[in-house]
Amino acid sequence: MKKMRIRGGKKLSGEVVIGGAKNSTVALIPASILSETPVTLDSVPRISDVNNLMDILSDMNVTTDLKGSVLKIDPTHIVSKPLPNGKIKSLRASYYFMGALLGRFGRAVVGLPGGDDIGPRPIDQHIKGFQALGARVTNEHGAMYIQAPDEGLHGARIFLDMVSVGATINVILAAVRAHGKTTIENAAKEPEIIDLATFLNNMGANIRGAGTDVIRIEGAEHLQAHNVHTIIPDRIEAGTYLSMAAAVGDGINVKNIISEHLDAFLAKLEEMGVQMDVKDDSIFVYPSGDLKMVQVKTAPYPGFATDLQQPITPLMLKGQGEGIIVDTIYPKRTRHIPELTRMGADITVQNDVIILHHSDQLQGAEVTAGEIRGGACLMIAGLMASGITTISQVENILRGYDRVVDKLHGLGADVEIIDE
Ligand SMILES: CC(=O)N[C@H]1[C@@H](OP(=O)(O)OP(=O)(O)OC[C@H]2O[C@@H](n3ccc(=O)[nH]c3=O)[C@H](O)[C@@H]2O)O[C@H](CO)[C@@H](O)[C@@H]1O
Ligand SMILES: C=C(OP(=O)(O)O)C(=O)O
Repeated sequence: MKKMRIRGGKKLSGEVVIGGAKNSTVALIPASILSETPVTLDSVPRISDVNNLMDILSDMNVTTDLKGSVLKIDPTHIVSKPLPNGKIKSLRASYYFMGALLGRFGRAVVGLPGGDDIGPRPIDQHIKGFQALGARVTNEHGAMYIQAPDEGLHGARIFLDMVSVGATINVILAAVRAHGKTTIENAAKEPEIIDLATFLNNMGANIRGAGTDVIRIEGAEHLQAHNVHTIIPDRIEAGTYLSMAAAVGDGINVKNIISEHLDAFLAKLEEMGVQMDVKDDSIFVYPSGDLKMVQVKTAPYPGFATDLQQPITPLMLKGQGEGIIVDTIYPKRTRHIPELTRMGADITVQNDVIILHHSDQLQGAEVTAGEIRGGACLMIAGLMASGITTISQVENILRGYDRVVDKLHGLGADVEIIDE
């Protein structure tokens, strides 16, 4: 286990370049096994989720080669194998192998996924989708056994009971090779879903409506990648650095951003009084003056992302007055709050509502990153605080933040990773 040690209280400046989106990448890598030809992804973030997915691919005789930010995946000699345990448990998105293996081989055995401890994360909608396509699904000893009928999957109309990124993507992965037409209603609209659809369509799939709440898929016989796919910028990583820039920045330029993907988040920063220059693909954040407290309520895209409620929390502590945060997606996603209290923040959770008051004189402390975005929150708080902050379980940050220590050094932060 490793820790991150931060000597806080320094002003940061300079520029930071955002990497490819984790939540696209972790779908695109499993999706690549649907291709009959080698796949090349560019702008791949250097995160441990990617390494774990590469290990899973290697178990299926799929070779990978990651150099810089280019990942080559060769699935031409793939073998269908059960994946009940092992690295599957190390990340959430391993559940995309359910849809991808089902699409490719008509069967999948995949262990129930791991990932962040942010409250209950059922996969009933994924299962409902597979069943609608004709698959038989059973849960045996913590692994999902999914089997298409002898004649293969067939298209279906699927209405998701709630907006789910994972279920939308998993159904797409299975339906692109099904016979006939599938319609997903109440689909998630996240940019990462459009990115996946673009990747698959370039391989010969026929997916229409990605980015709206009705997605129509016409099954295709063959999928073959011929182009390099460049992954979209990570809007959550971008939001994290924007929040950091507003909290401890002395002028920071955040580059490789699609600002439209951050509309709800940027509106909140503006409401707080953060001064920014929003350009085509970068945002410059000026040093903050007096900030106002705000209220945040998370919602599916294009609403305020649940993955950004923790990164904005330390910045909100700089606002005057009382603020609240309500996470409607994961109401129990509050493990970072006791850690912030340890650092001197005036913040509590009452009935799943986070209530915070102006308290920006934080002190360094020993804290734990219970999950990725909670970790990002503590990282920003540590940079704001006086003295030393040590964040344990930093693996939770490293699994999803591209080259984070290098990027922080580039901004002048005093931070290092140490062995526990
Ligand atoms: C790898 C990835 O892309 N992870 C993201 C993805 O997670 P993930 O895809 O797991 O999240 P979902 O969009 O599926 O979850 C949304 C809500 O629906 C519920 N639900 C979901 C599926 C299901 O079958 N049944 C059910 O009840 C969940 O408990 C949650 O309350 O979207 C989340 C919500 O934006 C983000 O926080 C995660 O960063
Ligand atoms: C919850 C997250 O990730 P995952 O779904 O991979 O656990 C996240 O990225 O904030």
